[in-house]
Amino acid sequence: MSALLSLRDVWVEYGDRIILEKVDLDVEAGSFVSVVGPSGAGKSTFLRVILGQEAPTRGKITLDGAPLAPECGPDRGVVFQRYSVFPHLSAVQNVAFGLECAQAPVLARLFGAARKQALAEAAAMLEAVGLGHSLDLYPAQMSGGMQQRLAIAQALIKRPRILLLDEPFGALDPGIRADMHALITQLWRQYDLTIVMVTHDIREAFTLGTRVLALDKRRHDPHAPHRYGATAVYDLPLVKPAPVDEPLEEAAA
Ligand SMILES: Nc1ncnc2c1ncn2[C@@H]1O[C@H](COP(=O)(O)OP(=O)(O)OP(=O)(O)O)[C@@H](O)[C@H]1O
Repeated sequence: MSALLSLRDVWVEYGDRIILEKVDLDVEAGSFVSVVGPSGAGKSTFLRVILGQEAPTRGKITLDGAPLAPECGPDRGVVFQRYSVFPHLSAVQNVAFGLECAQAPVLARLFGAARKQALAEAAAMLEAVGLGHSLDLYPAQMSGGMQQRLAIAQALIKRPRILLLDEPFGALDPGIRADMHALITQLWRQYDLTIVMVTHDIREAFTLGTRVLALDKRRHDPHAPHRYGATAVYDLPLVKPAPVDEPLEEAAA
């Protein structure tokens, strides 16, 4: 099977500081890759280059065999730990906005039947993430868990080829985290997603991932720590049990 996402000899340098060095990676469609590593190793940098927010200093990245477009398009969705959603838009407007941007790139606004259709699609996606009863709430009226559900709906509405998650559950309480783990696992299966998730939580990495990738430096120069960057030091495939279909619960306020 050919890879959906490929990185070949990817380096990221800031001035004379090497952050990532010689990253070679193939991500198969449908996989769930958890990325772990010490603080400052370059995990978020790694996500930013896949997202296209930043170009690698050297190396090649392809998505579906084609060079990665320099800016983030609808083929890549992203959810950050916080502040992924627009505070001045309601839940349904937040999610519909993604469709409006894609379909009306100049005005970022649809009208008439097209807008009605976008709002209906957004409402269905909010239903899928357990926010079917919260369409008109604003982010400030939602709990942290609900806001992350909203951010996931916003990322998924454009049907991305790959979903990038940067510590998406890091700010949530343990109980809510468990609910979010169930949700993301269900969405991953339901929408045949390919996911790359950065996490500090090693248990989360193993619970959710089909593969755990550890980014760290292979070499250290104590006199010049900036001389070497991080690369994939471990790459562990995991065997997952067969899915059990469970009904999704509505998010608690
Ligand atoms: N735009 C930039 N210019 C210069 N240095 C940067 C830039 N962005 C990141 N860095 C540096 O690159 C290194 C890696 O940062 P990054 O945020 O990718 O690490 P991380 O593994 O995600 O860290 P954490 O786990 O603490 O979130 C850090 O030392 C950071 O200071």
